[in-house]
Amino acid sequence: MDGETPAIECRGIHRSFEHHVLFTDLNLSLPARQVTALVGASGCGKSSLLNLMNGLLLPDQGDIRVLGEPLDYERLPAMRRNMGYAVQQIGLMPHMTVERNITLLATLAGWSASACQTRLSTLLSLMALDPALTSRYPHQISGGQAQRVGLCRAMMLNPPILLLDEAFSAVDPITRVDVHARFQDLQREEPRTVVMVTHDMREAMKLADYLVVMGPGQILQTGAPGDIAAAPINEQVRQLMEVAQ
Ligand SMILES: Nc1ncnc2c1ncn2[C@@H]1O[C@H](COP(=O)(O)OP(=O)(O)OP(=O)(O)O)[C@@H](O)[C@H]1O
Repeated sequence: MDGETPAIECRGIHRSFEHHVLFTDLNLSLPARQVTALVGASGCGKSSLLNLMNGLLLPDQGDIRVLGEPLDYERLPAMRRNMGYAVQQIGLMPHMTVERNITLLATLAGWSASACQTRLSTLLSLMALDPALTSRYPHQISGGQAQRVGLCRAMMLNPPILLLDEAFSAVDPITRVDVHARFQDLQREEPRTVVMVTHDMREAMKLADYLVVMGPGQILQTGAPGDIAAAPINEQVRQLMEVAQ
């Protein structure tokens, strides 16, 4: 990483659950305006780490800094305006139309109707979603469409940071190729800090500028995907990288 302030920093993080210790002195710095992928075997702590970054999970010890500032747990809603979050489980409001789900935060933030509409159509096009879907309710669209609606919602306010937890997983393979390409175009046009958790090593290798390879409760290796593939530090990392070939 270059000398600029990391977008997200975790320092000396300890976190236990009732019956086990997950993180002991975890340290990590993520580059600004780049795509970071958190990868590793199931249960190693990828989602927990993402949830520590967005304040959904509190550390027992240690600090988390976002854009150079310590996470302020008293002001999480305000902080989340800087941090879009999209998860596999989607969590759309069932009694609101697709349009309302996507534009709600912008309306609450005082955006004009025309500004909402302009951003909405940009995002629908980005996510290859038919504008006719906007008047439907979440139960009237497919799982893959709902996941892309969740991504539109996370990006509505144009946040400098986007956290994605398996956010493309329900999108069918052909649409996924299209959505990945549009996502890469957007990243070139409006570079933002993206942290994505994915099980799909090919997706990670394709989209990520920076890879964080995790083992159970620990960071095994970080760096550019090509560098890690060329020089994995141990057998566990080598095997994981092999899956992406
Ligand atoms: N709220 C919780 N209470 C107790 N244990 C938890 C809780 N959340 C996570 N864990 C445990 O912490 C470990 C890490 O879970 P986490 O979901 O972060 O892993 P993951 O790498 O994202 O897994 P997956 O790839 O399967 O989604 C697991 O052993 C999980 O059971």
